[in-house]
Parts: sequence; structure tokens; C-alpha cells
Amino acid sequence: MPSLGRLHLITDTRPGRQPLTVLRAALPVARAELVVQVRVADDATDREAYELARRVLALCRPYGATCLVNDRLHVALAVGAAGGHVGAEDLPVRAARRVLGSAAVLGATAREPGAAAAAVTAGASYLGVGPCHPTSTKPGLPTPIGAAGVRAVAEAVAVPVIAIGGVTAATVPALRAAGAYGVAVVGAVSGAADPGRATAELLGALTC
Ligand SMILES: Cc1ncc(COP(=O)(O)OP(=O)(O)O)c(N)n1
Ligand SMILES: Cc1nc(C(=O)O)sc1CCOP(=O)(O)O
Ligand SMILES: [Mg+2]
Repeated sequence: MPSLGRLHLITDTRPGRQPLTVLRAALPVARAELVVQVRVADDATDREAYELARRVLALCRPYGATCLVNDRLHVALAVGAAGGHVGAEDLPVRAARRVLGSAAVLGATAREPGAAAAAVTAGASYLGVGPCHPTSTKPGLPTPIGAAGVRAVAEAVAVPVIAIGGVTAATVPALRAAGAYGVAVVGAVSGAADPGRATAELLGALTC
């Protein structure tokens, strides 16, 4: 399996956002270092998720970027994505692994070391760990765990830890120092005036 990209861009499908325009700006900058996670609203139809994932995958392919699908593993399989991401309200990690197969990339959300170790034992190939910082992108999240929370998880597992939640280029160095392999963002790229430049800034922070 090729090594996992360090910058995970999660599609921003909130009203008024343009996920494909943002992706077209980010891809030439981050290329194979980019992992694009197709994430749609809970009330989006499977058909909508499928159409977005199909288009994202087509954009990713020429750059060697990785496409994952959040929650809806049947959509991941249907479009031929590299894998998926699951959390506490989705299929259990072991079941998700069974669905996707042994070669797929499978991410799992983990907020503390015990759950992280269990997710890895069940078949997760990376962990999404957060929320690191306050964020308005997703409501209802628990209190941010900060870089210290990321460190606690990173010390407990041997798979890549992807820090998520309110991550910006300015906060990347502390997260990397805490053991994060990479970061996942929505707003830092989607909300930027220049998404290509924001991508370059995040990548610069991740690779220095
Ligand atoms: C990289 C990454 N980390 C965490 C999440 C959150 O997943 P989940 O807890 O299942 O919440 P939803 O995204 O499904 O609302 C993620 N998607 N990606
Ligand atoms: C989808 C998601 N899951 C999170 C978690 O902590 O589980 S935080 C989050 C939203 C991340 O968006 P932004 O980069 O704009 O803060
Ligand atoms: Mg989920």
C-alpha cells in the first residue's frame, strides 16, 4: 500500500461552498500528498454522495491523490475509492474492514488512547484524532483535546495519526511535535480566500 498522504482535505458541502472548485485549486499544489475525504451532509442522498465521490475520484487520479469516502462505505466501493473513514456512529471498525477488504485504507475516529488502540486492533490503518481546537465546521463535538490529547493517542498506536478540528497552518507545528503524522482540514482550505495558497501553507508546515 503506498504511504498515506499527510494533508487530508475534507469536502465542504455546506450551502454556498464549492468543494470541487476548492479541490481543483488544492490538487496541483499537494498532488500525491493530498488525501481527499468525500464527506456529505447526513441528509444527502446516496446518489448525491456517489456523484460527488465519482467526480472527486476523477479529479484526484491524474495527480496520484488518494480519495476516501466518509461513512458511506458502499459509495467508496461503488466508485472505486481507496477506502473510507468511520466514527462512533458508523459501522464498527472491524465490520468496516470486512466491507472494504484488507487492502483498503480505513480511517477511524479516536479521541483517546484506549479507543485508538482498539480501533487499530480492529483494523484501522490510520486514526482521525480530535477535535484538536475549537471549530464551527461541525456542531456537537466534545471539548478540544489540544496537542496534548494528540500526543496521548500518538504514543499509544503505531499507525498514522491525523489531527483534525480547527487545524490551521499555524497550529500544525505543535501537532506534528505531538506526534501527528498529518492533518485533516475543512475550513482552513475551503474558507480561505486563496485555497491553493492555503494548501501550500499547510503543506509547508507539514513538511518542515
Ligand atoms: C480524518 C477524520 N477524522 C475524524 C473524522 C470524524 O468522523 P466521525 O466521527 O465519524 O464524524 P463525521 O465526519 O462522520 O461527521 C473524519 N471525518 N475524518
Ligand atoms: C468533520 C470533523 N470531525 C471532527 C472531529 O473531531 O471528529 S472535527 C471536524 C470538522 C473539521 O473541520 P475544520 O477543519 O473546519 O475545523
Ligand atoms: Mg462518521
